[in-house]
Amino acid sequence: MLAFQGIANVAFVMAKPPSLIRAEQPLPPDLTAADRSISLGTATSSRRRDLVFVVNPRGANGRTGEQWKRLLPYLRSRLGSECNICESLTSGPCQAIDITREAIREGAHAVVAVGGDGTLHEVVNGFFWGGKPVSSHDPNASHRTAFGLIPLGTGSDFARTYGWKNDPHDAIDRIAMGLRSQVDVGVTSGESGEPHYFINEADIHLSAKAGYYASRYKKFGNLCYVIGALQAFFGHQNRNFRIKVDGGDWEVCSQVTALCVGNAKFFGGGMKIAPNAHPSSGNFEVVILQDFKWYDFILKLHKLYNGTHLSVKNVSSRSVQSIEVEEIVPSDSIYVQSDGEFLGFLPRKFCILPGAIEMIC
Ligand SMILES: Nc1ncnc2c1ncn2[C@@H]1O[C@H](COP(=O)(O)OP(=O)(O)OP(=O)(O)O)[C@@H](O)[C@H]1O
Repeated sequence: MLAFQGIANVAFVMAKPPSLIRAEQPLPPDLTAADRSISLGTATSSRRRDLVFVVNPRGANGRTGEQWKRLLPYLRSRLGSECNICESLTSGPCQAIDITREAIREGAHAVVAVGGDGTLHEVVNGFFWGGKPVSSHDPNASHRTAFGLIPLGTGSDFARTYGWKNDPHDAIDRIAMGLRSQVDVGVTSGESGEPHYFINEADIHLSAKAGYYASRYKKFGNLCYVIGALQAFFGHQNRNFRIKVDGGDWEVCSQVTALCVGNAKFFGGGMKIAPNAHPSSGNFEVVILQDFKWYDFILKLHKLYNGTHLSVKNVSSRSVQSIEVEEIVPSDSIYVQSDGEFLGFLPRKFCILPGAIEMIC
Protein backbone atom coordinates (compact mmCIF):
# COMPACT_ATOMS: atom_id res chain seq x y z
CA MET A 1 0.00 0.00 0.00
CA LEU A 2 1.42 3.38 -0.93
CA ALA A 3 0.78 6.28 1.38
CA PHE A 4 -0.17 9.25 -0.73
CA GLN A 5 -0.31 12.23 1.52
CA GLY A 6 1.57 15.20 2.86
CA ILE A 7 -0.38 17.82 1.00
CA ALA A 8 -2.02 20.59 2.94
CA ASN A 9 -5.72 19.82 3.41
CA VAL A 10 -5.53 16.79 1.19
CA ALA A 11 -4.44 13.39 2.25
CA PHE A 12 -5.45 10.10 0.84
CA VAL A 13 -4.11 6.66 0.38
CA MET A 14 -3.21 5.32 -2.97
CA ALA A 15 -3.45 1.63 -2.47
CA LYS A 16 -2.32 -1.12 -4.73
CA PRO A 17 -5.04 -3.59 -5.62
CA PRO A 18 -7.07 -5.14 -4.18
CA SER A 19 -7.35 -2.33 -1.62
CA LEU A 20 -9.57 0.62 -2.17
CA ILE A 21 -8.35 4.11 -2.89
CA ARG A 22 -10.13 6.45 -0.60
CA ALA A 23 -9.99 9.98 0.65
CA GLU A 24 -8.92 9.87 4.27
CA GLN A 25 -9.66 13.41 5.25
CA PRO A 26 -13.17 14.80 4.99
CA LEU A 27 -13.95 16.08 1.56
CA PRO A 28 -15.93 19.27 1.12
CA PRO A 29 -19.52 18.91 2.29
CA ASP A 30 -20.91 19.18 -1.21
CA LEU A 31 -19.82 15.59 -1.86
CA THR A 32 -22.08 12.83 -0.66
CA ALA A 33 -20.78 10.09 1.59
CA ALA A 34 -20.98 7.69 -1.32
CA ASP A 35 -18.62 9.88 -3.25
CA ARG A 36 -15.96 10.08 -0.55
CA SER A 37 -14.46 6.85 -1.61
CA ILE A 38 -14.58 6.53 -5.31
CA SER A 39 -12.45 3.51 -5.78
CA LEU A 40 -14.58 1.62 -8.15
CA GLY A 41 -14.97 -2.08 -7.78
CA THR A 42 -12.77 -4.61 -6.06
CA ALA A 43 -10.98 -6.25 -8.94
CA THR A 44 -7.68 -7.78 -7.96
CA SER A 45 -5.83 -7.57 -11.24
CA SER A 46 -2.43 -5.94 -10.85
CA ARG A 47 -3.05 -4.23 -14.18
CA ARG A 48 -5.47 -1.75 -12.65
CA ARG A 49 -4.31 1.77 -13.43
CA ASP A 50 -4.07 4.39 -10.69
CA LEU A 51 -5.75 7.59 -11.83
CA VAL A 52 -5.73 10.74 -9.74
CA PHE A 53 -8.39 13.33 -10.58
CA VAL A 54 -7.45 16.83 -9.44
CA VAL A 55 -10.70 18.77 -9.30
CA ASN A 56 -10.98 22.52 -8.92
CA PRO A 57 -14.49 22.84 -7.46
CA ARG A 58 -14.36 26.63 -7.96
CA GLY A 59 -13.55 26.41 -11.69
CA ALA A 60 -15.95 28.09 -14.12
CA ASN A 61 -17.42 30.05 -11.23
CA GLY A 62 -18.30 26.88 -9.32
CA ARG A 63 -19.82 24.95 -12.20
CA THR A 64 -16.85 22.56 -12.32
CA GLY A 65 -17.63 21.21 -8.85
CA GLU A 66 -21.31 20.74 -9.70
CA GLN A 67 -20.57 19.01 -12.99
CA TRP A 68 -18.00 16.78 -11.31
CA LYS A 69 -20.61 15.49 -8.87
CA ARG A 70 -22.99 14.70 -11.70
CA LEU A 71 -20.19 13.00 -13.59
CA LEU A 72 -19.23 10.51 -10.90
CA PRO A 73 -21.75 7.78 -11.81
CA TYR A 74 -20.55 7.78 -15.42
CA LEU A 75 -16.95 7.77 -14.24
CA ARG A 76 -17.67 4.75 -12.09
CA SER A 77 -19.39 2.85 -14.84
CA ARG A 78 -16.78 3.66 -17.47
CA LEU A 79 -13.52 3.26 -15.54
CA GLY A 80 -14.38 1.44 -12.36
CA SER A 81 -13.64 -2.08 -13.52
CA GLU A 82 -10.11 -1.37 -14.65
CA CYS A 83 -8.81 1.62 -12.68
CA ASN A 84 -8.21 2.71 -9.14
CA ILE A 85 -9.62 6.18 -9.00
CA CYS A 86 -8.69 8.85 -6.53
CA GLU A 87 -10.24 12.28 -6.41
CA SER A 88 -8.65 15.28 -4.82
CA LEU A 89 -10.55 18.53 -4.60
CA THR A 90 -8.34 21.59 -4.40
CA SER A 91 -9.02 24.07 -1.64
CA GLY A 92 -7.09 26.96 -3.16
CA PRO A 93 -4.63 28.16 -5.80
CA CYS A 94 -1.44 26.16 -6.41
CA GLN A 95 -2.58 23.11 -4.48
CA ALA A 96 -2.93 21.12 -7.70
CA ILE A 97 0.84 21.44 -8.15
CA ASP A 98 1.61 19.65 -4.90
CA ILE A 99 -1.07 17.02 -5.44
CA THR A 100 0.38 16.22 -8.85
CA ARG A 101 3.96 15.93 -7.57
CA GLU A 102 2.87 13.58 -4.83
CA ALA A 103 0.83 11.46 -7.23
CA ILE A 104 3.78 11.10 -9.62
CA ARG A 105 6.14 10.14 -6.78
CA GLU A 106 3.64 7.52 -5.66
CA GLY A 107 3.52 6.06 -9.16
CA ALA A 108 0.13 7.18 -10.51
CA HIS A 109 -0.51 6.23 -14.12
CA ALA A 110 -2.16 9.54 -14.81
CA VAL A 111 -3.07 12.80 -13.13
CA VAL A 112 -6.21 14.24 -14.65
CA ALA A 113 -6.93 17.95 -14.36
CA VAL A 114 -10.66 18.58 -13.91
CA GLY A 115 -11.25 22.28 -14.51
CA GLY A 116 -9.94 24.97 -16.78
CA ASP A 117 -6.60 26.04 -18.18
CA GLY A 118 -5.51 27.34 -14.78
CA THR A 119 -5.94 23.91 -13.20
CA LEU A 120 -4.24 22.22 -16.14
CA HIS A 121 -1.39 24.72 -15.83
CA GLU A 122 -0.89 23.78 -12.18
CA VAL A 123 -0.98 20.06 -12.94
CA VAL A 124 1.66 20.55 -15.66
CA ASN A 125 3.85 22.51 -13.24
CA GLY A 126 3.51 19.61 -10.82
CA PHE A 127 5.39 17.42 -13.30
CA PHE A 128 8.55 19.42 -12.49
CA TRP A 129 10.47 20.28 -9.37
CA GLY A 130 13.70 22.24 -9.03
CA GLY A 131 14.05 22.48 -12.80
CA LYS A 132 13.78 18.71 -13.35
CA PRO A 133 10.98 16.26 -14.09
CA VAL A 134 9.44 14.65 -11.02
CA SER A 135 9.80 10.87 -11.03
CA SER A 136 8.37 7.94 -9.14
CA HIS A 137 9.89 6.82 -5.84
CA ASP A 138 10.00 3.36 -7.40
CA PRO A 139 13.12 3.15 -9.61
CA ASN A 140 11.66 0.05 -11.28
CA ALA A 141 8.38 1.68 -12.26
CA SER A 142 7.35 0.44 -15.69
CA HIS A 143 5.35 3.50 -16.67
CA ARG A 144 5.61 7.28 -16.77
CA THR A 145 2.83 9.33 -15.28
CA ALA A 146 0.77 11.07 -17.98
CA PHE A 147 -1.56 13.98 -17.58
CA GLY A 148 -5.15 14.02 -18.70
CA LEU A 149 -7.80 16.70 -18.94
CA ILE A 150 -11.50 16.94 -18.32
CA PRO A 151 -12.04 20.47 -19.65
CA LEU A 152 -14.61 22.15 -17.45
CA GLY A 153 -13.28 25.70 -17.21
CA THR A 154 -14.40 29.09 -18.41
CA GLY A 155 -12.13 29.37 -21.44
CA SER A 156 -10.70 25.84 -21.68
CA ASP A 157 -8.44 27.05 -24.48
CA PHE A 158 -5.94 24.17 -24.49
CA ALA A 159 -8.73 21.68 -25.26
CA ARG A 160 -9.73 23.71 -28.33
CA THR A 161 -6.50 22.89 -30.14
CA TYR A 162 -7.56 19.24 -30.07
CA GLY A 163 -11.17 20.04 -30.91
CA TRP A 164 -12.28 18.79 -27.49
CA LYS A 165 -15.58 20.19 -26.36
CA ASN A 166 -16.45 20.95 -22.74
CA ASP A 167 -18.18 17.54 -22.71
CA PRO A 168 -16.82 15.59 -19.75
CA HIS A 169 -18.27 12.31 -21.01
CA ASP A 170 -16.11 12.52 -24.12
CA ALA A 171 -13.12 13.24 -21.90
CA ILE A 172 -13.79 10.17 -19.76
CA ASP A 173 -14.10 8.06 -22.89
CA ARG A 174 -10.67 9.31 -23.96
CA ILE A 175 -9.21 8.44 -20.57
CA ALA A 176 -10.78 4.99 -20.78
CA MET A 177 -9.12 4.46 -24.16
CA GLY A 178 -5.81 5.44 -22.56
CA LEU A 179 -4.03 6.56 -25.74
CA ARG A 180 -0.99 8.68 -25.00
CA SER A 181 1.12 11.12 -26.94
CA GLN A 182 4.19 13.09 -26.05
CA VAL A 183 3.66 16.82 -25.83
CA ASP A 184 6.00 19.77 -25.64
CA VAL A 185 6.11 21.99 -22.61
CA GLY A 186 7.25 25.61 -22.54
CA VAL A 187 9.50 26.85 -19.79
CA THR A 188 10.13 30.45 -18.88
CA SER A 189 12.27 32.14 -16.31
CA GLY A 190 12.41 35.75 -15.29
CA GLU A 191 15.10 37.63 -13.46
CA SER A 192 14.80 35.36 -10.42
CA GLY A 193 15.76 32.42 -12.64
CA GLU A 194 13.05 30.20 -11.20
CA PRO A 195 11.55 28.04 -13.98
CA HIS A 196 7.87 28.18 -14.69
CA TYR A 197 6.19 25.78 -17.11
CA PHE A 198 3.31 26.24 -19.53
CA ILE A 199 1.41 23.96 -21.85
CA ASN A 200 -0.87 26.30 -23.80
CA GLU A 201 0.71 29.68 -24.39
CA ALA A 202 2.57 32.55 -22.84
CA ASP A 203 2.01 36.14 -23.80
CA ILE A 204 3.29 39.61 -23.23
CA HIS A 205 1.92 43.15 -22.95
CA LEU A 206 -1.67 43.98 -23.94
CA SER A 207 -3.03 40.42 -24.09
CA ALA A 208 -1.30 39.51 -20.83
CA LYS A 209 -2.78 42.57 -19.16
CA ALA A 210 -6.20 41.69 -20.58
CA GLY A 211 -5.85 38.16 -19.18
CA TYR A 212 -4.83 39.57 -15.83
CA TYR A 213 -7.98 41.68 -15.65
CA ALA A 214 -10.18 38.94 -17.14
CA SER A 215 -9.37 36.66 -14.22
CA ARG A 216 -11.28 39.09 -11.97
CA TYR A 217 -14.46 38.71 -13.99
CA LYS A 218 -14.76 34.93 -14.40
CA LYS A 219 -18.27 35.10 -12.94
CA PHE A 220 -19.36 36.55 -16.30
CA GLY A 221 -18.19 33.46 -18.19
CA ASN A 222 -16.43 34.02 -21.51
CA LEU A 223 -17.46 37.70 -21.39
CA CYS A 224 -14.68 38.12 -18.83
CA TYR A 225 -12.16 38.24 -21.69
CA VAL A 226 -13.98 41.11 -23.40
CA ILE A 227 -14.21 43.06 -20.13
CA GLY A 228 -10.54 42.31 -19.40
CA ALA A 229 -9.51 43.52 -22.86
CA LEU A 230 -11.49 46.76 -22.53
CA GLN A 231 -9.93 47.46 -19.15
CA ALA A 232 -6.44 46.68 -20.47
CA PHE A 233 -6.88 49.18 -23.31
CA PHE A 234 -7.12 52.06 -20.87
CA GLY A 235 -3.65 53.59 -20.63
CA HIS A 236 -2.17 51.05 -23.04
CA GLN A 237 0.86 52.12 -25.08
CA ASN A 238 2.67 50.10 -27.70
CA ARG A 239 6.32 49.63 -26.69
CA ASN A 240 9.65 48.98 -28.37
CA PHE A 241 11.07 45.52 -27.65
CA ARG A 242 14.12 43.60 -28.70
CA ILE A 243 13.94 39.85 -29.20
CA LYS A 244 16.53 37.12 -29.59
CA VAL A 245 15.30 34.00 -31.41
CA ASP A 246 17.01 30.60 -31.03
CA GLY A 247 20.16 32.20 -29.61
CA GLY A 248 20.71 34.46 -32.67
CA ASP A 249 21.27 38.20 -32.72
CA TRP A 250 19.04 40.71 -31.00
CA GLU A 251 16.39 42.17 -33.32
CA VAL A 252 14.39 45.31 -32.74
CA CYS A 253 10.60 44.95 -32.68
CA SER A 254 9.10 48.40 -32.61
CA GLN A 255 5.71 49.43 -31.27
CA VAL A 256 4.73 46.00 -30.00
CA THR A 257 1.10 45.68 -28.96
CA ALA A 258 1.27 42.03 -27.91
CA LEU A 259 3.60 39.08 -28.35
CA CYS A 260 2.31 35.54 -27.99
CA VAL A 261 4.41 32.39 -27.56
CA GLY A 262 2.07 29.62 -28.64
CA ASN A 263 2.61 25.99 -27.74
CA ALA A 264 -1.04 25.49 -28.67
CA LYS A 265 -3.37 27.59 -30.79
CA PHE A 266 -5.93 29.39 -28.62
CA PHE A 267 -6.10 31.95 -25.84
CA GLY A 268 -8.57 34.46 -24.45
CA GLY A 269 -11.54 32.12 -24.51
CA GLY A 270 -11.36 30.99 -28.13
CA MET A 271 -9.07 33.40 -29.96
CA LYS A 272 -6.99 31.37 -32.43
CA ILE A 273 -3.91 33.49 -31.88
CA ALA A 274 -1.26 30.94 -32.98
CA PRO A 275 -3.01 28.98 -35.74
CA ASN A 276 0.12 27.03 -36.75
CA ALA A 277 1.11 25.95 -33.25
CA HIS A 278 0.76 22.38 -32.08
CA PRO A 279 1.93 20.89 -28.77
CA SER A 280 3.69 18.01 -30.52
CA SER A 281 5.53 20.09 -33.12
CA GLY A 282 8.74 20.67 -31.15
CA ASN A 283 8.40 24.42 -31.76
CA PHE A 284 6.50 27.42 -30.53
CA GLU A 285 4.65 29.66 -32.91
CA VAL A 286 5.50 33.23 -31.92
CA VAL A 287 2.95 35.80 -33.13
CA ILE A 288 3.71 39.51 -32.80
CA LEU A 289 1.15 42.29 -33.19
CA GLN A 290 2.75 45.68 -33.80
CA ASP A 291 1.40 49.20 -33.88
CA PHE A 292 -2.23 48.14 -33.32
CA LYS A 293 -4.68 50.86 -32.42
CA TRP A 294 -7.86 50.21 -30.47
CA TYR A 295 -9.94 50.33 -33.64
CA ASP A 296 -7.74 47.70 -35.29
CA PHE A 297 -9.04 45.22 -32.74
CA ILE A 298 -12.63 46.08 -33.57
CA LEU A 299 -11.98 45.81 -37.30
CA LYS A 300 -9.85 42.66 -37.09
CA LEU A 301 -11.30 40.85 -34.10
CA HIS A 302 -13.08 38.26 -36.23
CA LYS A 303 -9.75 37.41 -37.88
CA LEU A 304 -8.13 36.90 -34.48
CA TYR A 305 -10.91 34.51 -33.53
CA ASN A 306 -10.80 32.44 -36.69
CA GLY A 307 -7.01 32.46 -37.03
CA THR A 308 -6.78 34.36 -40.32
CA HIS A 309 -4.99 37.38 -38.80
CA LEU A 310 -1.49 36.30 -39.91
CA SER A 311 -2.03 37.98 -43.28
CA VAL A 312 -3.02 41.27 -41.64
CA LYS A 313 -0.60 44.22 -41.81
CA ASN A 314 1.64 44.48 -38.72
CA VAL A 315 1.11 40.85 -37.70
CA SER A 316 4.06 38.48 -38.01
CA SER A 317 4.54 34.84 -37.10
CA ARG A 318 7.54 32.56 -36.83
CA SER A 319 8.41 29.10 -35.61
CA VAL A 320 10.98 29.13 -32.80
CA GLN A 321 12.46 26.94 -30.10
CA SER A 322 13.49 29.75 -27.81
CA ILE A 323 12.91 33.46 -27.59
CA GLU A 324 14.19 36.16 -25.27
CA VAL A 325 12.19 39.36 -24.95
CA GLU A 326 13.25 42.66 -23.43
CA GLU A 327 12.05 46.22 -23.54
CA ILE A 328 14.55 48.55 -25.21
CA VAL A 329 13.95 51.14 -22.53
CA PRO A 330 12.97 49.06 -19.49
CA SER A 331 9.83 50.25 -17.73
CA ASP A 332 9.25 47.23 -15.47
CA SER A 333 5.59 47.44 -16.39
CA ILE A 334 5.15 45.04 -19.31
CA TYR A 335 2.87 42.20 -18.18
CA VAL A 336 3.77 38.56 -18.80
CA GLN A 337 1.41 35.64 -18.31
CA SER A 338 1.38 31.97 -19.14
CA ASP A 339 -1.72 29.79 -19.40
CA GLY A 340 -3.66 32.66 -17.83
CA GLU A 341 -1.38 33.04 -14.82
CA PHE A 342 0.25 36.41 -14.24
CA LEU A 343 4.02 35.90 -14.02
CA GLY A 344 5.32 39.43 -13.52
CA PHE A 345 7.07 41.70 -15.99
CA LEU A 346 9.71 41.65 -18.73
CA PRO A 347 12.51 40.63 -19.35
CA ARG A 348 11.79 36.95 -20.04
CA LYS A 349 13.18 33.96 -21.87
CA PHE A 350 10.96 31.15 -23.19
CA CYS A 351 12.26 27.75 -24.28
CA ILE A 352 10.52 24.66 -25.55
CA LEU A 353 11.05 21.24 -23.97
CA PRO A 354 10.14 18.88 -26.83
CA GLY A 355 8.08 15.85 -25.82
CA ALA A 356 8.63 16.63 -22.14
CA ILE A 357 5.52 14.88 -20.82
CA GLU A 358 2.90 12.39 -21.93
CA MET A 359 -0.73 13.29 -22.35
CA ILE A 360 -3.77 11.07 -22.48
CA CYS A 361 -5.28 12.05 -25.78
N1 LIG B 1 -10.67 25.68 -4.25
C1 LIG B 1 -10.29 26.74 -4.93
N2 LIG B 1 -10.80 27.97 -4.65
C2 LIG B 1 -10.44 29.05 -5.37
N3 LIG B 1 -9.57 29.02 -6.42
C3 LIG B 1 -9.04 27.83 -6.73
C4 LIG B 1 -9.37 26.63 -6.03
N4 LIG B 1 -8.70 25.61 -6.58
C5 LIG B 1 -7.99 26.13 -7.60
N5 LIG B 1 -8.17 27.46 -7.70
C6 LIG B 1 -7.60 28.42 -8.67
O1 LIG B 1 -8.59 28.70 -9.66
C7 LIG B 1 -7.90 29.07 -10.85
C8 LIG B 1 -8.78 28.98 -12.07
O2 LIG B 1 -9.29 27.69 -12.18
P1 LIG B 1 -9.64 26.96 -13.56
O3 LIG B 1 -8.64 27.24 -14.59
O4 LIG B 1 -9.92 25.54 -13.24
O5 LIG B 1 -11.05 27.58 -13.99
P2 LIG B 1 -11.42 28.81 -14.92
O6 LIG B 1 -10.54 29.97 -14.59
O7 LIG B 1 -12.88 28.98 -14.81
O8 LIG B 1 -11.12 28.26 -16.39
P3 LIG B 1 -10.11 28.80 -17.57
O9 LIG B 1 -8.75 28.95 -16.93
O10 LIG B 1 -10.13 27.71 -18.60
O11 LIG B 1 -10.68 30.09 -18.07
C9 LIG B 1 -6.71 28.14 -10.88
O12 LIG B 1 -5.62 28.76 -11.51
C10 LIG B 1 -6.41 27.85 -9.41
O13 LIG B 1 -5.27 28.52 -8.97
